[in-house]
Amino acid sequence: MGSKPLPTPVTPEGRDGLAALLSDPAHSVVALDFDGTLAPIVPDPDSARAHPGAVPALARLAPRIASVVIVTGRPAAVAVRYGGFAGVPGLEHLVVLGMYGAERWDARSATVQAPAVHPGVIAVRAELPGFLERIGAWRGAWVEDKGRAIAIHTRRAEDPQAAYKALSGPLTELADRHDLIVEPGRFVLELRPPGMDKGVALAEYLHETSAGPVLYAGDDLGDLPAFAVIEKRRADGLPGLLVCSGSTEVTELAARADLVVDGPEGVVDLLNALADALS
Ligand SMILES: O=P(O)(O)OC[C@H]1O[C@H](O[C@H]2O[C@H](CO)[C@@H](O)[C@H](O)[C@H]2O)[C@H](O)[C@@H](O)[C@@H]1O
Repeated sequence: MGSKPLPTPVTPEGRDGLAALLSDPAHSVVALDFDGTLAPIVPDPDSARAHPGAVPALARLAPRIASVVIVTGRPAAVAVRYGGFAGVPGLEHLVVLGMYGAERWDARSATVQAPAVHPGVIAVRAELPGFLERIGAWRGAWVEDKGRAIAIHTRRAEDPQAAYKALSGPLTELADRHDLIVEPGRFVLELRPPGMDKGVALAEYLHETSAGPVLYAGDDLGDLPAFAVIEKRRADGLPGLLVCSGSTEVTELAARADLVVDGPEGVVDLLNALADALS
């Protein structure tokens, strides 16, 4: 297919993880984040779409392994729509764990399972406009109402970093008052219910599918709990490979990854190289 060669992980654990995935694809799971990993980061969250090579690469790889799962902070239905994941030959068994695992979309049923909206989210929705007005730190910030959570973005603020810092304390106070937590991300602070994160979601999925080797790829702070799950599995003798979709905005993942690739383009290259190696 003319893909780029399979890169070599820089750590021994990563090399073992990759070797295990290649030698036991029937039990291997590939888990990926959406924004920043499969979809390039763009200023307007509503304009984010999967990299044009992402779905074809996933559709090549998925039939060669046990399963592919997307683990995202997006509402599951939004990730499916922006990703173009529905009705794709090869992705008939795809699962999308949305809202940090609170929602689940299954390609087989094409339906979303989700819990009731947390009352704190309803209260924050009502209070937020006046709250932002009062603290005066909102200019240029943009509110994304995600249904089961509310995200405040600063990427398009005049000074994104300063706006992020100015909003962090007050939004944490607001979240505390309504029994919510603040999920920090790339120029975004999200107020959402506690009790679920990408680590819990991934661990439950891997248990449910009796997964063997696992590759996890992510780019943002919300992916760190999923990284921790792979690290814990490795400590227990289960192979895994940690991939960072590299950016200059977040450095924490690169420091813990076995392999850093060049953003979504690099992730697509990696998926194609894996599909080639398993052909
Ligand atoms: O878990 P993910 O799939 O990585 O989703 C995390 C958040 O991604 C989105 O925000 C990020 O991407 C936007 C579009 O590229 C960008 O403008 C923003 O600065 C990023 O933080 C999304 O809007 C959030 O709802 C997700 O939780």
